[in-house]
Amino acid sequence: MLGSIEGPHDVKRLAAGELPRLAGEIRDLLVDSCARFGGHLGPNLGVVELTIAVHRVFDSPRDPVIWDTGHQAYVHKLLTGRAAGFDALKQEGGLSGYPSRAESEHDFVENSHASTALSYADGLAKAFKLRGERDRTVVAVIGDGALTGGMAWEALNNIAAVKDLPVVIVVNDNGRSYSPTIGGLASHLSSLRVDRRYEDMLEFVKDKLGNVPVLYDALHGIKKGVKDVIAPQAMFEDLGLKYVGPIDGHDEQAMEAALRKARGFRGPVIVHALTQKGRGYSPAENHDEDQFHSPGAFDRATGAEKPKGRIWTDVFSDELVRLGKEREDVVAITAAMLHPTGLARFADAFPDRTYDVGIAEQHALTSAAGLAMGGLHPVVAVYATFLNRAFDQLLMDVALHRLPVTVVLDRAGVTGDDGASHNGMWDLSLLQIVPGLRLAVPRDGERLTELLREAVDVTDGPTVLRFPKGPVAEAVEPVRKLGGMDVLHEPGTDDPDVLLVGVGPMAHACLEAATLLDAQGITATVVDPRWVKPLDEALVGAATGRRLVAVVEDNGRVGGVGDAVSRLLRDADVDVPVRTFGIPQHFLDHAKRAVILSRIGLTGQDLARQITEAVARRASPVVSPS
Ligand SMILES: Cc1ncc(C[n+]2csc(CCOP(=O)(O)OP(=O)(O)O)c2C)c(N)n1
Ligand SMILES: CC(=O)[C@@H](O)[C@H](O)COP(=O)(O)O
Ligand SMILES: [Mg+2]
Repeated sequence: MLGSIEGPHDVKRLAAGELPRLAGEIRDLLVDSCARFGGHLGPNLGVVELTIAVHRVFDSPRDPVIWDTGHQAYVHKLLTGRAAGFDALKQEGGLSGYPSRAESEHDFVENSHASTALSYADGLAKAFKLRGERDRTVVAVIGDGALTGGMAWEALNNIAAVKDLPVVIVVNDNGRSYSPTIGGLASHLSSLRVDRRYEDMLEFVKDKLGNVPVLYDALHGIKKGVKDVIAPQAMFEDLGLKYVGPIDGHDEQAMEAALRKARGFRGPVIVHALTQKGRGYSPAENHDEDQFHSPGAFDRATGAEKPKGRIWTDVFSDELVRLGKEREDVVAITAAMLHPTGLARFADAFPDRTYDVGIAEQHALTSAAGLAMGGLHPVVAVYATFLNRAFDQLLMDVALHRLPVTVVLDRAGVTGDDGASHNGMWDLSLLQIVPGLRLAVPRDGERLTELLREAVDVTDGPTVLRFPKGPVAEAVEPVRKLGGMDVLHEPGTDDPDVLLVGVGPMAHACLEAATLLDAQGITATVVDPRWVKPLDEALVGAATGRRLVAVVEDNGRVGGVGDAVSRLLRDADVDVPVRTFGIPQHFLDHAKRAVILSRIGLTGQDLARQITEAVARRASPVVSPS
């Protein structure tokens, strides 16, 4: 059945009785594909019936369907003719794990940063209204987690203000982000979920009085009044949004009925769907940490994931717990990612010193500023790319006040198969402009431990550490110190050709490159700055007299450490060419991290080749024809 679906029109043509089989086939394919490649199995198993209903009621793409965060759009892809692509899910050249405009006209939003869907919906609906396209409806599917993001409430405030704005907001409420969703909103949503008194009363009226019309009608009026009292969706209705629900999000026919009702309103309306993350695959349903939010490849029969080995996050997690025992002023903040950012063990040890603020990075940073003003040293752990959202808070709420806040950026640099908006390729550039901020990039677990301790000892301003996704790098001990920097390799000459500045984990590729260069008769010194902001003045002396300074960083090439080194040497009147090797300043297509690093020339071999060419050009500079 699934193989014959080329688009939503095929889904609409199915009889209601065929839909459970379709749902079963979808779940089988989701489990098979995610078992092979990894992926967002839990979120997608939770939206099978919801997505079928959306595509049977609305006319995508004329009615745009926007998926908040986009990690739960696999079913949408299956129902829009892309089942074959799941043989290469998230692989290079294969199906993206998120909506992709290049893949389909049914996909609109590629950004995987949460809490944006309602803003897109607001804009799209206003455009349709202004263009007189009154028959179009915008559907936005947003999770309970994404609803904890501030942008979502900014959008709701605007959407609710336009009574005839054709927006249907489907709240996919499974009670979880990775972990159980936190906060007042979550508890309000759960009150809508669990208050069975209203539903039970409904059942009673239907059962006992359904065949006594006059009584049934009288009670219908009472029922409406009761609903307003015990089914407190008043919050949404007070905002000016109609509310339909709560609906069993796994009852496809009930979802269809609710969506048809919502579409008929021709105005902003919330359909509150109750779903289960991981539905239909027991290892996911019973996975207590995150219900298989985004597992790596796993054994289909047992759900057992392939062991990851010790990752950078583990090193951070262990050291923070040790620090927490020594320093009672150290507190931790997560934005709905307690386990993925390694704070779970700290939370177990210090539950009163751990704060999960929901998907609210802006609030996280300014709350951290408050905690610091209150005499504590907050450690805020976020993925590097999500810090973008809280840049103003870091700049103006933390740095302006010179507050001792430490931000730990996980998944820094190329992350790869989570697509363009997940690569942590911005922070080494953005943070260069923050006055008084200190920025460190550890090359291995030992330096991560050292630098984290140095960071939390800083009392007169913010500190930031960043490290990549995946297995922690092997330890590389320095051959000597140079100021605050570590010298990792020195050729047997005191007048080397090249100074190789390896930023964090890129030091390993630099060491490989130095060996290859040596074989070409090009001598290179390799240094690891450890703190890349401010740069160590000793770098000036190390660079003086070289034929080339090569800076290698897992960050966009523009405005990062390479540019900072250039500026340092220029200000010191040291006339040595500086080449920055980094990520090209464009949005990268999805692929595994190693594949991308090779593609963009950040392997040891690629660096050696490029540096050889650069030195050769210096040796015989091309004289442009006069
Ligand atoms: C700004 C931002 N912060 C953090 C994340 C990481 N993240 C991806 S999905 C997710 C949980 C989303 O929960 P919910 O919206 O309830 O969707 P569900 O997975 O439950 O379907 C988080 C925190 C993100 N994508 N964007
Ligand atoms: C969608 C989202 O932002 C995350 O779930 C993302 O998939 C991060 O995955 P990892 O935690 O595996 O890096
Ligand atoms: Mg959720």
